[in-house]
Amino acid sequence: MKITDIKFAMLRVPLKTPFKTALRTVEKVEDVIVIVETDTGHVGYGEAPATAVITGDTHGSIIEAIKTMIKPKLIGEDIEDLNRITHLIQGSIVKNYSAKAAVEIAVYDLFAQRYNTPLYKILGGGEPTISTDITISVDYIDKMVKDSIDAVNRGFETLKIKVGKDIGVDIERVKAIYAAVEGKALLRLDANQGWTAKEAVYALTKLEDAGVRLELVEQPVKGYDLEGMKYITERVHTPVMADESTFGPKEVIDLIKMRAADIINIKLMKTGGISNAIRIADIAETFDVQCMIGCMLETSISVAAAAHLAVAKSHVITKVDLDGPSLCAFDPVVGNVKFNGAEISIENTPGLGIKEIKGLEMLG
Ligand SMILES: C[C@H](N)C(=O)N[C@H](CCC(=O)O)C(=O)O
Ligand SMILES: [Mg+2]
Repeated sequence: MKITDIKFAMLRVPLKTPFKTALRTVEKVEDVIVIVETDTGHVGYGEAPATAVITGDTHGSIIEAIKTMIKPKLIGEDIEDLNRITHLIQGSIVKNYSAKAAVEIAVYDLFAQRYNTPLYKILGGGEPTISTDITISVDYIDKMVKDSIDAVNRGFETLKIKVGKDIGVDIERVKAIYAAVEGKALLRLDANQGWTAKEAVYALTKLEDAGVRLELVEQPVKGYDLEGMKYITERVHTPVMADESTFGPKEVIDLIKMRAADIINIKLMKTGGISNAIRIADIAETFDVQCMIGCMLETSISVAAAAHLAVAKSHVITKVDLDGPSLCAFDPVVGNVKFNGAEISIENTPGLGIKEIKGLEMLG
């Protein structure tokens, strides 16, 4: 099964409600879809969002990196040579992680199709059902409380509360949500780099002293501020998770050695795809550190790949933030991963099992 072409399309899906974080407000998913064709007629699909504020990637940079740097290296390569291909992808250009991720996802899809088995089985197998949290966008306190209660009523047992704005209001946001859903849902916070280290310690201590129990706090300070992450990790009881502070395996090793966080958020769009995500999970397991699998604003192509990985690595990927498809107004993809509220389940068809993507706009 040899790679003959790589084509591009756009997939646009409105969100149910605007997605608001400390970094940005977004109203629709607009992702680049990568279609890898082979001489046997098998097709692999990948996806990349343009999360410029986190990864630096734009639609233009994703397409250009694949077209000019990755694709020329892959044409004619045999899908059976998976490790060689992922090495070629990773070595084709520095950074550009979302572009690399999209191509790797399509290649892994094809590799699993080649062996006629679902991707998670090729990655090591596991119980093909996992449970995701849902994001509560940062907003007025009453709106966040209402959104949290609605999410609990829809069956979500873990809420990822976006904070990272005004510290005083953030404390009130979390207290109000906790009071509304206590005993019904676990709360994790994501400040998306919005606090300073001192603010984070102040806010988390206030919340801890008020009896608010949090599962974790994600990326309280700027991604580059590892000293700040360490400062917080040493001073609060709430476990600290690194998101924007860690992209690839080397950063994860550095962060773990520094003891700058307790948990790592693995996202395919930060790692450059599945091969490095596996490395990070293995590194974390070696150091006895737990991981979350996360996503950007992505549909059920790349989030499906992340779900397959989460199933296969569930002994170390113990937390799941794969709510991209649940945030979308509809699911345009018919594949083997089903997103049903909090439950994500995988059917027994080859690869990512993608049969149809509604509304694909092919690019020339
Ligand atoms: C969608 C997911 N639950 C999430 O919150 N991801 C964000 C980044 C998403 C974005 O801005 O596109 C995160 O974990 O920081
Ligand atoms: Mg985050």
